[in-house]
Amino acid sequence: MNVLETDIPGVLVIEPDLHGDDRGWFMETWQERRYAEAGIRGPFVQDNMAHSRHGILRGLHLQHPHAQGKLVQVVLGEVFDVAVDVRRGSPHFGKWVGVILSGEDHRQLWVPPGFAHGYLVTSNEAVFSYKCTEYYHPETDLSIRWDDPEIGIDWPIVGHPSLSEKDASALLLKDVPPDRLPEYTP
Ligand SMILES: Cc1cn([C@H]2C[C@H](O)[C@@H](COP(=O)(O)OP(=O)(O)O[C@H]3O[C@@H](C)C(=O)[C@@H](O)[C@H]3O)O2)c(=O)[nH]c1=O
Repeated sequence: MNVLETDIPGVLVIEPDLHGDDRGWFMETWQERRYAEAGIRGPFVQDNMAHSRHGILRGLHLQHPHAQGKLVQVVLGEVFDVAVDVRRGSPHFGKWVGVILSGEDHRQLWVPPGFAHGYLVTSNEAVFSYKCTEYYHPETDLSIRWDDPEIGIDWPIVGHPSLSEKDASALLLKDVPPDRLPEYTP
């Protein structure tokens, strides 16, 4: 597999090896030793899958405490996927990385613990699948505004995406109480 660095250290794009034959193709989507060597360390304790329609935006989400590292990919369709560094004291605080992930390119994004994560569906529909290093703790779940001007994500959308109620009433990063954000540890 190929491991591509991004503008934020620790956020990685993975291009799995695809083994094609006349039946179709096969790929390993996670393998403990190889992914750990690439810097993607579990243990992973939960797998999630979500279906969304075109124009749906989920995010920006994080948990603190109980920070989740997320290894994400798209099974069907296409999304614009974003990781934002919201670790207090990080030299990259507020910086974002955005990548297109699709069921055609099979790419994965590694969103390390301490990052906020979100995605916009750019195809008619999308099935999104991911592994998490922590269990879901709804009481520690936090939503940050998708259009926070301080973060300035360049979403590939004209107009307004469709949001959940929770995400529609999300906080700007500057209004999040400091104790609701993780701390950067070099
Ligand atoms: C995230 C999650 C939700 N749920 C339930 C709660 C709720 O009834 C329903 C939908 O929850 P949400 O609206 O939070 O789902 P969603 O907006 O898809 O939340 C996800 O967004 C992306 C961007 C992430 O990064 C994920 O970590 C997660 O926060 O599913 C679980 O049972 N387990 C889970 O792990």
